[in-house]
Amino acid sequence: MTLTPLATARQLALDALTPAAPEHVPLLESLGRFLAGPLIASRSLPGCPMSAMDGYAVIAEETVGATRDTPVRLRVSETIYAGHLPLRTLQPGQAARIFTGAPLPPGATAVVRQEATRPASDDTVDLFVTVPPGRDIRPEGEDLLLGASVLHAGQRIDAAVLGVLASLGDPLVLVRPPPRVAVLATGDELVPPGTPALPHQVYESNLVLVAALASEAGAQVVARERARDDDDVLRPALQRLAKRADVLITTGGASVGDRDRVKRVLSALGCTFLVDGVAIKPGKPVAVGRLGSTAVVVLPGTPGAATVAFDQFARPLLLHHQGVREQRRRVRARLDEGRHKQAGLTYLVSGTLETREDGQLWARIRAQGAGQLLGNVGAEGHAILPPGRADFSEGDTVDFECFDRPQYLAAEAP
Ligand SMILES: Nc1nc2c(c(=O)[nH]1)N[C@H]1C(S)=C(S)[C@@H](COP(=O)(O)OP(=O)(O)OC[C@H]3O[C@@H](n4cnc5c(N)ncnc54)[C@H](O)[C@@H]3O)O[C@H]1N2
Ligand code: MOO
Repeated sequence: MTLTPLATARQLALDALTPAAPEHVPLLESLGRFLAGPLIASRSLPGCPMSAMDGYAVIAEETVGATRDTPVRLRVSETIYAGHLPLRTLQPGQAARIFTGAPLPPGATAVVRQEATRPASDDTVDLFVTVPPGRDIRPEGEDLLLGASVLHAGQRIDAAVLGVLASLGDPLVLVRPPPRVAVLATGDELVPPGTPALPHQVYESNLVLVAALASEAGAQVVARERARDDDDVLRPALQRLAKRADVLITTGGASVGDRDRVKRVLSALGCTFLVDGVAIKPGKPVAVGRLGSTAVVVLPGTPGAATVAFDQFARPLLLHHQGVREQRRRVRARLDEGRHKQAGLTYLVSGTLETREDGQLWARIRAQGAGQLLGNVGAEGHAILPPGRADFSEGDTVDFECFDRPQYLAAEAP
């Protein structure tokens, strides 16, 4: 197996699928998906000048000199509520009773908050403050101007984005559909959770792990199956699952052992591999190919290796299907311990970051083994130990690629 360098392999693998065609979906269904085109404001927000406070719309100049002791008295022309149109133009000597969110009457140039006023009679009001033009008015287009480019294609749709979309009044949004993912875990040693397992047997855990990783990447998991290391079992399972999915992900049987059959069976079915074996650790045996119109990702069985290989190859493909690529933040950090590695490989070592008293950023790297699962829990990213070097010492500075996932702490019991 000739190993492809990581960056090259990641680029080649993207050709395994083309982004899905965009579709219009109801706003709430788009949560967590990505805008398929830029968002142009279809109206201004607010759509006309509006009052920002409950009070009186006035002609600003007429309030000059108003104080508690020397109030300015104006005649109340009308009352304007939010959602209602003003009936008349404000004339000199007049104020319009107005409420927050109500459109300003023509002629008004400021709003006086009601706390700075007192009704003097049924149809007059005393003002106690001088206000400049524009005070407590939300001008047309203050938030958004009609025709403005508001959001870019690829923007992830979260609650804040949905708020913007909803405020523009369109019930639908253009997004690419989630990729349908089928997962096949292979291995004679695997036993389903919930059944007794002998010491030489292994609880099947990749189906849940990979399905969860796929869901985190926006996919819809349509099938999760187990198969023995037997060509006659693998062949129909792979064929059947490939038909149901945009992306078929297998785990196990990816290496060079006698029973590592997955790649051979896939090739015999007509799968063409764009990548087969990458110069990384963990995750070296990963392969990416195309079987008909289905992208196929072959992950190593070892759960820790499967996690890293998924992160580097399956996740970008699932995002590519949705029309986006992920841009992860990279920082420089010092290793909190030394590592020996195979010089030809890129090592991706999970860890956390801390700023020490010396003011420097340090990466606390975790034990590395292909089987490591716990090492991924709460990891803040990967320290990247690049190829071309075998030994790294404590204090050496390397790139650290951040996941930027939120962290949570248990709320304290009352
Ligand atoms: N002679 C060589 N041997 C190996 C090489 C090599 O280059 N030469 N590569 C090693 C590397 S790197 C990896 S990673 C592993 C992965 O190989 P496979 O993809 O063939 O994985 P399996 O052999 O099927 O399983 C490995 C390990 O993981 C456990 N496993 C598998 N599937 C699951 C599952 N669904 N749930 C939980 N655990 C699972 C399995 O029981 C094994 O312990 O190969 C090295 N070998
Ligand atoms: O992928 Mo293997 O996990 O490189 O050790």
